[in-house]
Amino acid sequence: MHIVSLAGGIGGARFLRGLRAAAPDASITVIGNTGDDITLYGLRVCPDLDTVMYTLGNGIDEEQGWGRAKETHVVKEELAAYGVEPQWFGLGDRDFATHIVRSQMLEAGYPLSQITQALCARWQPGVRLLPMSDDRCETHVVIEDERGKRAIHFQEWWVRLRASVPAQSFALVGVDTAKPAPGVLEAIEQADVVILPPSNPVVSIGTILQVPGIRAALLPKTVVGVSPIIGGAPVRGMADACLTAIGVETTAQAVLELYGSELIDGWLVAEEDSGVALDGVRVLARPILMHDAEAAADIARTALDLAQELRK
Ligand SMILES: C[C@H](OP(=O)(O)O)C(=O)O
Repeated sequence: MHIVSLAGGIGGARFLRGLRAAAPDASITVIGNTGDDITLYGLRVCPDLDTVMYTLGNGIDEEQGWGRAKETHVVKEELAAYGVEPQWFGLGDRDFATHIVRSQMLEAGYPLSQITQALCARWQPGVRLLPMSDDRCETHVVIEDERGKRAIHFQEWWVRLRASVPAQSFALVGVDTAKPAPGVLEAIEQADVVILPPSNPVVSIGTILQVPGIRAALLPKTVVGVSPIIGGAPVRGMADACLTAIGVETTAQAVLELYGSELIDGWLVAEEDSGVALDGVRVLARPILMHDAEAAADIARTALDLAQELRK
């Protein structure tokens, strides 16, 4: 069986670990969000791709959910001693090596998809990890503060401001001319089923769906999604701040409607959201809180079973 999954960072990666355990014989292609990518200190940082790679490769800081286990921060301290900005983004020493390798390869002319493959040769994530696009497209956030109305990089809003200043809108800069990375459309075409993890529906999954061609390629496929919202609150992260910015309620119902019944065939919600309904979508209410790896595997198994049942 060939499974395609779209994934953001922490939530996506934890779900994918469950998916891999639930379908050990399947080939899994993960299309990763690169809208969060940022250039820092001259290095290209791909937070979501790395979170997936480290989590599935057993190198993640489990507690934090991002960055490397057993991390140290000497380089960050040294940069701060020089007064180098930004100081709000916490890159660890081990993590720096990944960004140095990536940046060196970019400089040498390799596309991000090939670089990701090279990095994964070390981490052996057990899935094929593809960036959504080799073309640079970055999420920017329009805010208004004491300095007036302006657009800032998504990471500045998310990490430095902790989404405390309301987002007025998001702009995926560069998406108009972006193409899906090599292998993305082929993987979707060959997929038996597509599973959407409980990743952020706006700035993770929503971003991937904006890359020209990806959403259209998914429409004829059997797609089952896991709601990122339980009982009116995000499972984790700050999806509520993102949904509010685009005028969508923080409910499992509203996220399903945002994705739409043309895209979604099956929707897994928590038991307290059992009233969710949309024409053309099979809604299943089950425990969907990923409190540990086993729970993630159970949820993935339920999503896969539903997808098999609904398979077009
Ligand atoms: C919900 C979100 O998941 P992601 O979009 O990072 O997969 C998060 O973990 O903050």
